[in-house]
Amino acid sequence: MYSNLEQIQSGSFSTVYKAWCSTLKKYVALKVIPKQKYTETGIMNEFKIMKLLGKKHPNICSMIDYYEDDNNYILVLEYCECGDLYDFLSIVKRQGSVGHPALIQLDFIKIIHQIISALTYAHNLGIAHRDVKPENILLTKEGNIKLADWGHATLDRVSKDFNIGTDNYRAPETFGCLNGYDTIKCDAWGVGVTLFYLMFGQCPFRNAEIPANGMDLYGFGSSSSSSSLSSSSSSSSNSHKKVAKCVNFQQYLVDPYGFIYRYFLEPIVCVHQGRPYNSNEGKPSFYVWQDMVNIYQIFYVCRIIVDNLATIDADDRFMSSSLILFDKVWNYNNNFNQGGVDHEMKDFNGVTENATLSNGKSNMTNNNNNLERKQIIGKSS
Ligand SMILES: Nc1ncnc2c1ncn2[C@@H]1O[C@H](COP(=O)(O)OP(=O)(O)OP(=O)(O)O)[C@@H](O)[C@H]1O
Repeated sequence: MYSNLEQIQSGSFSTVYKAWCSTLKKYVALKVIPKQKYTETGIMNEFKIMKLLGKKHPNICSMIDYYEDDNNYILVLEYCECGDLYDFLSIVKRQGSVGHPALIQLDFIKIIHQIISALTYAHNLGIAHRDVKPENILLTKEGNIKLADWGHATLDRVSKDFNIGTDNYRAPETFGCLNGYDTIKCDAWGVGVTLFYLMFGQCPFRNAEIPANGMDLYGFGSSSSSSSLSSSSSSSSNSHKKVAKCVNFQQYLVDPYGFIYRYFLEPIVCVHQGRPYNSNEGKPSFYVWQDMVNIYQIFYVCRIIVDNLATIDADDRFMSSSLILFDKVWNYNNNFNQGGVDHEMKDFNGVTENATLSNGKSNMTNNNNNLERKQIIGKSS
């Protein structure tokens, strides 16, 4: 029934193959999970969630079939020809340089809509994904996305599972809190960090090697005993080092706007002004999305993420209102490029003028609104 198997990826729990399905007469993806790597409860959870999600939503990678043999569980999934967004961006990154970034021929705003639409659909069914990240967002050849890997998903609205998801994309409360965390609000955080990745080509939170007896001064590692964010022994051969996760997380928690400015926005400004940027922190991205060429957009999008998605207080995270604001930015940008400015956006603009994405360097607001990003990062059109 399945032939021409070709390995796509080998993840921590599974190996994924592309295969020809003779009955459906199309390619499918086979996610093969060795029984020794996954508990029956785990696979049954993923299976149950995928069944509940069904095949209706165009931006959810649906399950076509499921079976098992003596050694493996096998999920038969819709096949997404262009792989995941993480790999896609790695390829694009290699094609660009600081002076000449590659152009991504996909609409950023469409991708935002599709991610939020898929999650909203799941949330309405009571399902939280809990592992939103670029690796789990698949791309079709038509340039649409499908949210995949529902292995960490849950139907519980409140969870005390502090060992789930991918550290750099996890909301602060998932590392440990008294009454458990709201799983749906966690997804909003994951979307926020993912959007930073999609815009700038790197996750804002990073791991670092520190001496085995060293204190992790910045992250949660040294202070939290129960969470998986705690510094863990590195698997590297160097036994005198350990990996501290999210070492710069604390800096974000203290001052999110300043952090994002320093990490992502300042490098873009530096390149524009011909100044060196601190290469230990963020770097300018080596690509631009085709519908995202204005520095004004970049600043607003960062602000919307910080205020509505990657917001420290989980109660303040709202995917739907972030979407309204994202749309306003894109509408404003279109009007702006056509020489018009709509009134509502003037107010919105006023909010940003007084706001502090810039860590005291607020000359990056209105005066530069009309600078095209390709100008800023020196792209010759
Ligand atoms: N339906 C699909 N079509 C195309 N590629 C896919 C598909 N499903 C998964 N992949 C590829 O395989 C990778 C691993 O898949 P998935 O995340 O589901 O497995 P996993 O074992 O849970 O991985 P990990 O534990 O490392 O997150 C994805 O990042 C993607 O590149």
